[in-house]
Amino acid sequence: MTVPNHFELLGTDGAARTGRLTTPHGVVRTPAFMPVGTAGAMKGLHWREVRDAGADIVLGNTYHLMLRPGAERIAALGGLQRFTTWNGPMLTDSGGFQVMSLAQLRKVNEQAVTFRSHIDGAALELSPERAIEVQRLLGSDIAMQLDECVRLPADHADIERAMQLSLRWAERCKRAFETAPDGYMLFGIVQGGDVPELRHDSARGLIDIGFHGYAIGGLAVGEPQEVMLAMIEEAAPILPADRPRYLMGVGTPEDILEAVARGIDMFDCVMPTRNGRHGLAFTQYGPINLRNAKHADDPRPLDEESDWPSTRNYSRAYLHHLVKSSETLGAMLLSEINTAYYQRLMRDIRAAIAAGRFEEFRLRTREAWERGDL
Ligand SMILES: CNc1nc2c(CC[C@H]3O[C@@H](OC)[C@H](OC)[C@@H]3O)c3nc(N)[nH]c(=O)c3cc2[nH]1
Repeated sequence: MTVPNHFELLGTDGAARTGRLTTPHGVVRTPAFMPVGTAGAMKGLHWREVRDAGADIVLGNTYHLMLRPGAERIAALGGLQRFTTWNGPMLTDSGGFQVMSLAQLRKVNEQAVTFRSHIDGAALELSPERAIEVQRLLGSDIAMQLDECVRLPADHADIERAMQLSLRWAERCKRAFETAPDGYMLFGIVQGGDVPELRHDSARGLIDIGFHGYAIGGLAVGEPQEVMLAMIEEAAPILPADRPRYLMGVGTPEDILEAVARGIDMFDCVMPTRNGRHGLAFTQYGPINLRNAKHADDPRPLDEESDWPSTRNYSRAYLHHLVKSSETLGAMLLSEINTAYYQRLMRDIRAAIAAGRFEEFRLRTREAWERGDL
């Protein structure tokens, strides 16, 4: 039985693609950047600002939400959309990554990951079946398989072991997902570290199992950008051209441009909000660090050509003052400004691909960053 396909390719320009992914809570325009709301909130932003910035879909995370407030509680309160009031599409990560990075005393075996909560030390088990059950309770439109992501550099044997385990877990997740209502999706996650043959084996193994879409995981975990791009080039061409490809945890605006050029459709990263809270603004001139004293007397806005009001209406001097004074408004404004920058970048990428001028757009954008802030 072939897996239903909710992705529609609208145009291609080289390996770059633009399309639409239809979910039970709405349509996602691709290439898409998914703001990360790990524990059910976008840090420092109202949902209306996320929507106004142009985001179609946001991310939640099984690990955080199953620990607090609990998946059964969210289900009893009507699911993640009703609980948070974000009424659009949501993708939830399976929690595998967080268990490895956040949990204390964790152990991976064939059956599951067992760990102690970083919140209250409770002993918990996250199996492929429980990861799917939690995401179904949350009501997410796109669920991710449970996988084991290996940080790089790692030895070949460990990368192969984790990739094979992730494939067996992919099979179990697919079976556990069988009863999901129509329209809800499950993505497999390609692992294989920085080893091309393991990337091929993982991609082919997932395709044999069959998913609504395919993520490329195990990257943006400490490897150089050229290794990340090389692994995308190994995996993306094997993945079905008519289904969405999601590069997990990526990335800077430059990473996104390079990955779109290699056939990636979906991205998520904490960078816009996390860096915003630390005083970094993303602009068409590249990143601007507002902690820098050189901004103290600068009356200019971040970018007077921007169509986003906050990027036009606040002086660099004021933003510098807010950041230096640790005023909450500073973190809020920069999180909002950066979220809007990323969404406008995706909007411009989609338009450039549709017009067949993505390569020119990519080069012109990079030149503007290299020229830097005038
Ligand atoms: C940053 N680099 C990176 N992130 C990654 C994430 C999401 C982290 C998850 O953590 C939260 O952000 C901190 C988000 O959760 C809402 C995100 O989905 C990954 N998730 C899975 N399941 N498998 C991977 O191979 C993987 C690799 C990553 N590389």
